[in-house]
Amino acid sequence: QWDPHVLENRQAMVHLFEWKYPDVAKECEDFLAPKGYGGVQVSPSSECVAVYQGQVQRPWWERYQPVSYKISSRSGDEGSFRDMVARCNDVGVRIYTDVVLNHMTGDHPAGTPTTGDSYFDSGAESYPGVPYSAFDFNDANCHTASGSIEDYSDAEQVRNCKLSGMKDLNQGKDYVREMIMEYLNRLISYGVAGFRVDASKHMWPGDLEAIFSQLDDLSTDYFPAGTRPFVVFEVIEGEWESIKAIDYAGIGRVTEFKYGRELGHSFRGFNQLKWLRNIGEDWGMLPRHESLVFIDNHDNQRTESNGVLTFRVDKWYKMATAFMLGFPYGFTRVMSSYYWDQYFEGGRDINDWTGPPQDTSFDIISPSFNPDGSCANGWICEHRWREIYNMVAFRNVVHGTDLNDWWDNGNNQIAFCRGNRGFVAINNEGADLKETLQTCLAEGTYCDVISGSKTEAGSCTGKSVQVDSSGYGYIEILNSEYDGALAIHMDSKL
Ligand SMILES: O=C(NCCCOc1c(-c2ccc(O)c(O)c2)oc2cc(O)cc(O)c2c1=O)[C@@H]1CCCN1C(=O)/C=C/c1ccc(O)c(O)c1
Ligand SMILES: [Ca+2]
Repeated sequence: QWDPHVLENRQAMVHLFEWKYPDVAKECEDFLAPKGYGGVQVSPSSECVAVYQGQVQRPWWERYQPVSYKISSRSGDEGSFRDMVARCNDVGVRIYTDVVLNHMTGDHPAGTPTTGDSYFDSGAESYPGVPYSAFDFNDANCHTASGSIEDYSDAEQVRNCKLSGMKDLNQGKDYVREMIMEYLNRLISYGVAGFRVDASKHMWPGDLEAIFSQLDDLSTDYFPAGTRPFVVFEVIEGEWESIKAIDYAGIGRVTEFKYGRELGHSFRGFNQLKWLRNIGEDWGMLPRHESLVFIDNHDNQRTESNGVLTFRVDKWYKMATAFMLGFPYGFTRVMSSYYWDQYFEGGRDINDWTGPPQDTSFDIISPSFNPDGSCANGWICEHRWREIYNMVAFRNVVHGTDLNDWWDNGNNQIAFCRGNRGFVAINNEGADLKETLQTCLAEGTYCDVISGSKTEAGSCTGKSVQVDSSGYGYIEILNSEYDGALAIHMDSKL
């Protein structure tokens, strides 16, 4: 369950946060397959509350308050979900769906609308759309005064009490396990390759193990018989919290939040880039074959936007992404966001709830595409930035090699090879990088895939690097340049 089941030459996934299923299907065919992306994480497919609370109209986090396991959300219904999975699989792009298993909704007034018109009564913990009743929740197992989590250092209450007031399911109960497995097996029957399990920290590893080990094998329409679902457990590790990501690594991959946080820390200048040489297990992170890494995610790009890097600091963001996609640690996930206006009050962005671009009837607006391939209509589409998709191709080309020939200037200029197949240099010095370095590549002329691309006609739209017979090349990244990285590889050779 650690294997993402991507095709051999596709080594990165993209989180198309809040995209509609028909748009995902089209993106698989038009862009993701041609550019070598291996899979897509889609937002929770299950029916959820439709939140209208004063200023807060249809916040992104409503999709993390399920009311049933019907596939009925603003991204689309069951039919469009199945069509998306088929079309993406047909072009070799896997679908991993986000699933919310820890809880149902928070407290909402009777009659609160839902995305599939199912009725629910949060006060009575009644969700007839599943059905779940009060017996299926953890109230008896939670011993805090409020019934919600109050102390995150207490592993017991982090699992058994309500997260932010949301009704906490008891995954230790057979009936609850049956309902969850029915939902996940239904998704498997449609051809998904696996799941991103939301709020895993709030569920017992033993319960998750019981559920995920009993799921069906993946559909033989797209996978060999006996293929186990890929699973990523979201575990947000806190400094002072007792629950650790490693607690879940024996069941599947786990999100390694330290990675993106450390890269943000380094590229913002609080730690010299030279130390990144051994980032990963040596820094106390998960074993590389059990970890999922990313620069930012849908939550921390809002709540930690002064720590992790986001699309708002695009030069650093692209440099850090080039590092992540070039460096041999973890399975890599590229975030693809939409824009929202931040408005800070008391050190907090009070607009951090803002949902996806929507029309006057609260339907999600599809992304539109500019002639240069970038997105419009309020979508950022980091996955369509040349520096990022070209590094996805880089990761595919160097797959199977390790890190070698690390160089640094003792500070914030670094470079490294991947076997004899790829070379990356990054300059975060605040001064020019002008060095003749070992690129580990065969003699020849290579297109830099950061400042440009290699054209079909066999020319470089950006910089090119001349590699001599001993593998050395003159590497230049001026401080004033638009991009702070340079990368060449076997497939960018003229
Ligand atoms: O202030 C908030 N929440 C209180 C702070 C607790 O944050 C939440 C965490 C959370 C945060 C930090 C932790 O260390 C942790 O163990 C859990 O996980 C969630 C997971 C969900 O499926 C749904 C949620 O509403 C939450 C949530 O509220 C705002 C308003 C409601 C949603 N929300 C949010 O901030 C929503 C956050 C959210 C939603 C979905 C996610 O997948 C996620 O990672 C975070
Ligand atoms: Ca729980």
